[in-house]
Amino acid sequence: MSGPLTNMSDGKFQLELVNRAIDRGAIILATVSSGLVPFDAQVGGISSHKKIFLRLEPSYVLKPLRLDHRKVREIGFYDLVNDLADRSNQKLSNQKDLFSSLSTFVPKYYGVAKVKRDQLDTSAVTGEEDAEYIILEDLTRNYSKPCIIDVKMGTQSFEPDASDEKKLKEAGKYPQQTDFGLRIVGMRVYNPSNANANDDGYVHYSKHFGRSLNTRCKLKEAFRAFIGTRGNGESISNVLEQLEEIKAWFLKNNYFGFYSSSIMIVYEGDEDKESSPPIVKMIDFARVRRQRGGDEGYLLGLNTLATLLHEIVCESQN
Ligand SMILES: Nc1ncnc2c1ncn2[C@@H]1O[C@H](COP(=O)(O)OP(=O)(O)OP(=O)(O)O)[C@@H](O)[C@H]1O
Ligand SMILES: O=P(O)(O)O[C@@H]1[C@H](O)[C@H](O)[C@@H](OP(=O)(O)O)[C@H](OP(=O)(O)O)[C@H]1O
Repeated sequence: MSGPLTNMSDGKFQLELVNRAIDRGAIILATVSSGLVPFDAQVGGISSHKKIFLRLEPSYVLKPLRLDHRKVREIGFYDLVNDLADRSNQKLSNQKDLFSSLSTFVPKYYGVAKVKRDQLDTSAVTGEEDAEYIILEDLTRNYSKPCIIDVKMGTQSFEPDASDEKKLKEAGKYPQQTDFGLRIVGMRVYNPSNANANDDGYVHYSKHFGRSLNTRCKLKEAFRAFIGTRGNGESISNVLEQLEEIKAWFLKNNYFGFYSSSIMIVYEGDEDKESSPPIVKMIDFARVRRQRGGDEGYLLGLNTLATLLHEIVCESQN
């Protein structure tokens, strides 16, 4: 009753799963004429040893797949949500509806792209080798100046069967995660008049900033900074409603744990624009697993997030 969603001992199945995803992705790639460029709105998952995300016009992002179990697991997750999975998942057949009902909370999924080095319109992508990317809906596409936060959810960002080394490394990043059920791994806010803004007008906050928020008060200030001047009561209420819907899903969920997975929030930072409403989505599913009892840690993080945002909006109205 515990372990990855995808059958990790069946190599043939894994190959089929990846090949099907590549066939699906090829359909998308055949419809686009523009090239691949670095995705400039990535706030989390940034490390010197990781490949960067790419943008594919008009509306896609390409997320680099890891060359280990995480590749098959993330593709397998999207297959389940989109009801594309087949014989691998007899174990999960009773939870099919639970998975399908996640589809409104996660980015649309379009398969996998095999990208050759010479297809890239850029020299900014490291490594000489070809690579595989998962093709997702670009959640920032409807915004002129997308303000974005990536909040890693749960009381721990390692799976229960992780090595001692991995457990120590992850637990040491942000000890407060056990209390808050979340950690901020990156954010950016559009505010060209801020002294800390880059040339692009955004103030960027790194994972190191997120790890420095060692009190509830500092964490709340960080969310206040994310909301900035643009986030009014109405847009925060909208975010809270979306968080409530995700919470309702997690209250029904008795079967799955979401480790090292995030909530991503996007809102319009351009004051001159008629703004699209904010969106709240779940992202990053390479460590979703079967787990009796569901995910209390994720629920704690949802409560912390909702409570802090609620407090911020109440305080701004006083
Ligand atoms: N569908 C999407 N649309 C737009 N931006 C996205 C999308 N998915 C992810 N991102 C951006 O990419 C960042 C990293 O995403 P994600 O967590 O899935 O990558 P990762 O490589 O698995 O990261 P990590 O190393 O933290 O596990 C997010 O913080 C967000 O800025
Ligand atoms: O969950 P996974 O797939 O094991 O991946 C890790 C996880 O995404 C962490 O968020 C990330 O740390 P940061 O958020 O701190 O960057 C870490 O990077 P690291 O190996 O560079 O520490 C990754 O290895």
